[in-house]
Amino acid sequence: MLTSLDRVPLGTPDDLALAVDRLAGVAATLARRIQRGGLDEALGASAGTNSDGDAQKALDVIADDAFRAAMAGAGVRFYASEEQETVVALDPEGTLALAIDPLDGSSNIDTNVSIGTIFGLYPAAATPEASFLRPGRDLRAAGYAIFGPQCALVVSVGDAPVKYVLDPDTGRFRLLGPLPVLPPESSEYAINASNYRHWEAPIRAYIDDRVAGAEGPAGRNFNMRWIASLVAETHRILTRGGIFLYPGDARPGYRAGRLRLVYECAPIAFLVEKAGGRATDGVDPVLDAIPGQLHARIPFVFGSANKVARVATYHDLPAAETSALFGKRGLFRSPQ
Ligand SMILES: O=P(O)(O)OC[C@H]1O[C@](O)(COP(=O)(O)O)[C@@H](O)[C@@H]1O
Ligand SMILES: [Mg+2]
Ligand SMILES: [Mg+2]
Repeated sequence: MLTSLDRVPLGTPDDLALAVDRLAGVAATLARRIQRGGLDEALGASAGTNSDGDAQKALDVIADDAFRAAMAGAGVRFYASEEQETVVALDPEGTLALAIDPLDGSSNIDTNVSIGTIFGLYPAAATPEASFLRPGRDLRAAGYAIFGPQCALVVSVGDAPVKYVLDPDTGRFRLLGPLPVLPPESSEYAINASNYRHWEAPIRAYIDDRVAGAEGPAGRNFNMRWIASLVAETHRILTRGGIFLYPGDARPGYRAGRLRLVYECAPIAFLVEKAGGRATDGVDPVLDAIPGQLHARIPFVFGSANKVARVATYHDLPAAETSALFGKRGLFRSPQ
């Protein structure tokens, strides 16, 4: 019986329905706690560092504890969290392996900007390694909760992602229906441009051409967004199109970018592909990447299909074309 969702998409297998309903229950509880942020507790207070060396906030730890506790008895055999060094074994009979970023966008907790939770559900294999160190194409379901002006839940159990909104009066999520198909084109891009000097030539050239707008090879103007919450950027892109880039760069520790393959990129890539978009590491599909370890990172480019494909073409350009010394209007750079 569902307790936190009003219904699940037709044909959803029972084990997925139970797990997603439990995840939704925790999201509803967190949403209430976040709405009271600052009244009872300091959710953005520093809480040390996780095993990967990332600074943890109080809410990172609260969310991780809540999801781990709730997934016991929900058919989940293995729990792999951004906040845990190793995989936690839960129900030995469970059919699912849950990968989760319990709280995404933690730098925004105190600024009252949207934050979220990202999750992916794999079929459980015999070992944690076999359950998680595999391509994202093996996912049976993925989704995110976004704690914004509304609390929404977006989930795909293999079909087009559907959107729920939390009804604050009942404390349950109501299914609103499938998200629109992601438009293949868009004029909006999202990247942390303060890292420009650290990027490799193809990403610099791509962004140079967006910034040049109507005076550059694209021949038209673009708009830029950067929220610093992957969930919020994803929700905007799934709602109206656009492209997101977190490439690898030359800073120490950022060779493969910042975002984690297992907890962040694979689930988002799954949703984006199911919505008709594309998700790559700049060139190759993220869903084909096999993580070398649980906390592996990967450069991440996703969104409107044609835009993501265009980024890949910049990686094929001759070096002279992407060099900073080359003239603004390139010979080979593609229009649009
Ligand atoms: O501060 P930066 O380098 O722009 O990075 C922002 C990115 O980092 C993240 O906050 C990482 O996620 P966590 O908050 O779960 O560590 C993403 O949500 C966001 O896209
Ligand atoms: Mg995150
Ligand atoms: Mg996180």
